[in-house]
Amino acid sequence: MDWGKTLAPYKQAVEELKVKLKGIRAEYERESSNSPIEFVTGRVKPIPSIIEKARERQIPLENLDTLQDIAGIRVVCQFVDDIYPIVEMLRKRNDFQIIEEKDYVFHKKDSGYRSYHMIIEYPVETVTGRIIVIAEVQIRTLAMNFWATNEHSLNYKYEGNLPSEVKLRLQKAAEAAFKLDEEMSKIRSEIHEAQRVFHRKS
Ligand SMILES: Nc1nc2c(ncn2[C@@H]2O[C@H](COP(=O)(O)OP(=O)(O)OP(=O)(O)O)[C@@H](O)[C@H]2O)c(=O)[nH]1
Ligand SMILES: Nc1ncnc2c1ncn2[C@@H]1O[C@H](COP(=O)(O)OP(=O)(O)OP(=O)(O)O)[C@@H](O)[C@H]1O
Repeated sequence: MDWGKTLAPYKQAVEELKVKLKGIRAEYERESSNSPIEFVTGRVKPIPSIIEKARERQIPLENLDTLQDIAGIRVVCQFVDDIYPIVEMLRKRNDFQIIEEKDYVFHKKDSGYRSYHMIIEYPVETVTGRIIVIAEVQIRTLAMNFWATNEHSLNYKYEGNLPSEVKLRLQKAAEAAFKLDEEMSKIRSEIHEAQRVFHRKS
């Protein structure tokens, strides 16, 4: 298997999407208005993780294009109220096609996980023509990201079999992250005002 060749279009898609979404943040900054986007990250799924997922789902390595998260983009925002405007903005774009949306913000997962997911078909131009790459866009708040990052590390450590005590603590932490998001939403306009003043001064 030539991983370099197989993953090249995914890498291209991740790089292009990162530039485009970071550009939106820069646009807000230039206008000195509050950006709904705090930061953007992206990654091509690590090869061992691709192999493991394909094995679990009994997907032959020739059919990797059925995995939806090989190309992954993450848009992190300050407030829950920023998530849906970002979703709306992405729906209006015509440089990709949205094929699925999953609202784990409104319907959190049993683990406590919250995020808004979009699965998109993104066209990548190559020397031999256009390739449609499937990519996953996760949109979440800083608090949701903090929780998910830590939960992901623990899942990795315990190989997916979290001890019940750890699971319980994570559920409590998810509840606390939810409350933090709620509290921050209540003082959102004050925080925005403070950030605008800070932006003007700097
Ligand atoms: N940390 C964390 N991340 C999650 C959790 N659930 C989903 N995710 C993230 O969201 C991605 C897609 O999850 P789902 O929307 O559930 O997709 P799926 O194909 O049904 O399930 P996966 O096998 O997890 O990809 C995962 O690959 C993770 O990056 C969770 O409970 N904890
Ligand atoms: N859409 C995404 N955008 C940016 N980073 C991501 C995205 N999805 C996962 N990551 C990050 O990529 C790294 C590798 O994650 P990996 O794909 O192995 O795990 P996972 O997303 O939980 O997948 P799986 O569904 O296979 O368990 C982790 O740090 C994870 O947080």
